Amino acid sequence: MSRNNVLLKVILLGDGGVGKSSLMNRYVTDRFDSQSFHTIGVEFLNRDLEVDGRLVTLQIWDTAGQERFKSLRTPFYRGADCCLLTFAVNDLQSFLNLSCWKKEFMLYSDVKDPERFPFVVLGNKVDMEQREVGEDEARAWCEENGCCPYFETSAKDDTNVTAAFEAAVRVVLAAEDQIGHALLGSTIDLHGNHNGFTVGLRYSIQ
Ligand SMILES: Nc1nc2c(ncn2[C@@H]2O[C@H](COP(=O)(O)OP(=O)(O)OP(=O)(O)O)[C@@H](O)[C@H]2O)c(=O)[nH]1
Ligand SMILES: [Mg+2]
Repeated sequence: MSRNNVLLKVILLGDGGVGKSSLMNRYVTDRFDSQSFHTIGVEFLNRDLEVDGRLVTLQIWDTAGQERFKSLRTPFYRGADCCLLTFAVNDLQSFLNLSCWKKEFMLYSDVKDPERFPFVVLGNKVDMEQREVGEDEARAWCEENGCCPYFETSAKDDTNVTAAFEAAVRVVLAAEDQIGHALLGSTIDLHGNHNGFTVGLRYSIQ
C-alpha cells in the first residue's frame, strides 16, 4: 500500500458488555468469541481497506466500558476522527447511557468542531430474541443527535459489521473533504509490524 494512505482513528465507546471488543475482533480477524473478556484500558487494531476508491488504514480503538476504568480510557479519546457509540439492543440501560458516552467523549477528546464531529451509532446483538430497544427508538435518538448513521449489528452473526465500519470511514472522509484535513500517512509508519497494541489487560466475564 502507498505511503499516502489515510490513517483514520475511530473509537468504540459504550457500556461494558455491549460487544465493542467483539465488533472490533469480528471486523479485523473475522472471529467471534462467546466467552469474551472485559477490556481493561484500551486496545487497538488496524485494518486496511478501500472505500470509494480511497485507501484507508482504519485504526480501531476499543475501550473499557466499565465505569471503574474511566481514567484508563479517556486519555485515548484525543485525535479520534470518529466515535462509534455502541449499545446492545437487549439492554435498555446501555441505550439510555449513549448520551453519557457522547458527553464523556466530548469532554475528553477536545475536538475542534464539536457541532460537526462525526458519530456513528451501533445497536449490537440483534441476533438476540429479547429486545429492549426498538429500531425506531434508536433511529429517533440518532436524528436528535446530529442525524448520525445507525446500524443494527451482530458481532456473533457478522451482521452489518463491515457496513458499520465502512460508514465510519465514509463520514470521516466526507467531513475531511470539506475541511481539508491533513493526511497522516507521512507522519506515521504503518509498514512495520505494529498492527495493534494493548494498554491494560483483559479478564473473564463471569
Ligand atoms: N449474542 C451476541 N453476543 C455478543 C455479541 N457481541 C458480543 N457478544 C457477547 O457479549 C459479551 C460481551 O462482549 P464484549 O465484546 O467483551 O463486550 P465489550 O463491550 O467489549 O465489554 P467491555 O470490554 O467490558 O467494555 C461476550 O460474552 C460476547 O461474546 C453479539 O452480537 N451477539
Ligand atoms: Mg471489551
